[in-house]
Amino acid sequence: MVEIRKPITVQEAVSKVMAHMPLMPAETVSIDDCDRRVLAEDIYADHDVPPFNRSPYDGFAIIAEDTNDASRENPVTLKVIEEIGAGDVAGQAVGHGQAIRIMTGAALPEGADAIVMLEVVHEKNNGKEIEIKRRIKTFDNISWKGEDTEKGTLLLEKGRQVTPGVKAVLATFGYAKVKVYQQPVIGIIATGSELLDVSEPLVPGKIRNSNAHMMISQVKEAGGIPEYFGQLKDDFDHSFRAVKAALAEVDILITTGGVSVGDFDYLPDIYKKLGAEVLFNKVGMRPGSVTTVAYLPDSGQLLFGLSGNPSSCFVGFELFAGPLIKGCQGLKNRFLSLAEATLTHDFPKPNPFHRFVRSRAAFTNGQWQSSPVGLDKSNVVTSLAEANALMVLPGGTRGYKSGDQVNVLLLNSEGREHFCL
Ligand SMILES: Nc1nc2c(c(=O)[nH]1)N[C@H]1C(S)=C(S)[C@@H](COP(=O)(O)OP(=O)(O)OC[C@H]3O[C@@H](n4cnc5c(N)ncnc54)[C@H](O)[C@@H]3O)O[C@H]1N2
Ligand code: MOO
Ligand SMILES: [Mg+2]
Repeated sequence: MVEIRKPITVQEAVSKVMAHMPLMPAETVSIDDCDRRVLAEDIYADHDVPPFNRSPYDGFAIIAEDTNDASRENPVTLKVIEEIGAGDVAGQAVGHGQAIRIMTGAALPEGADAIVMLEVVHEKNNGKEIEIKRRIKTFDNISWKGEDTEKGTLLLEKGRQVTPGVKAVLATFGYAKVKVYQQPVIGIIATGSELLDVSEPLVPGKIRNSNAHMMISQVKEAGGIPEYFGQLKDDFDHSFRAVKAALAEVDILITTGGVSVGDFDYLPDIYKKLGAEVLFNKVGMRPGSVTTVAYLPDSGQLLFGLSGNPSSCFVGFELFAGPLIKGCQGLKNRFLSLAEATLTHDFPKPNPFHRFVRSRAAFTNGQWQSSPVGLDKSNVVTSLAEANALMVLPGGTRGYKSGDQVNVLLLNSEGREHFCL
């Protein structure tokens, strides 16, 4: 008799996986090598930005009061006593009747309390004097010390991913080296006697192994380091040895195929022989219902047994393995973001399981719209190239109609801290 598996909900399955999440240790890397890594330290401003009052324009630093009586008919003349560019500091203070020619980014000279732009003044006497024909207000055009951020401000919390903008902040505060979490090494094994290598020609009964390449990419997107151990024939002893050997070299192991109830689905027996605790082997979802996750108590390693069906494998990864890989690097926003969208197609047939329909979500006229892409079957591969979202159609007794409001999980989005559907 074949084993009848008891499904758990997606929410329960996510909780079980995350409850077994290891946290990678921190390491210090060069700022040049920290792209997309996760900060393992809070970043505070240890000085004001900008660190001094400065000019936001190319112009002249003056004392505003000197222009109190200036008008078109009665221009005020100031003597230019020095010129400074960005990086220079004036050698003298500005006094009444004087101006210092100053370029954008240069420190405001002592005595000056306003900047007039070059375009506003009339230069005369070979640039030794300037004429101003209007009143300039005190503090006009000054970029104040600390106006961007003040010393002591918490700028980036640990658990943030390094983006180009985050890098700008790190560089501003002198982080030539940055403390980030280590990236987990994720072993990948494809199983199936039907699998051909990507470079092999098709022969009867065989297909090319697409899942391994897809998962290597998914692991990279999630910030893990993929280590591919190749594709295995459906042979128990050979597969057991390969899984055991891979486990010795990785933090987490992901397999694809061989997790269902078929005669050559050996993963369940491999988990048994390894002494792994199976957290679940059936989830109330489509595709990916056979997704299995097991835990090795001695080493603390997780084994993800993803389905062989390409779309099931993809969805199983995105819902369970992806967040785990992100989470163990300390990433706070480890789960896919959720948006509410208007469904553009009918799904009349009810399904007892939650469906995760590969979809294209687009934000148009202030609203998300979600359209399914390709055939909604778990063995389909081509729709994966078009999908930028997984539309969530909760299981139940009714179908869905075009115009219904549904939730969509956005692939490759910034992510969020908590999982809910
Ligand atoms: N009697 C039952 N049969 C099946 C059940 C069930 O509950 N009872 N579940 C079905 C569901 S749902 C799924 S999903 C699949 C899961 O199968 P496995 O995870 O055991 O995967 P395989 O049997 O090895 O392969 C399934 C399918 O995927 C193709 N495949 C496998 N690996 C790859 C790869 N690397 N790249 C591309 N395609 C791959 C394989 O050729 C098969 O067509 O089980 C159902 N059966
Ligand atoms: O696990 Mo299967 O993907 O539900 O089709
Ligand atoms: Mg199978």
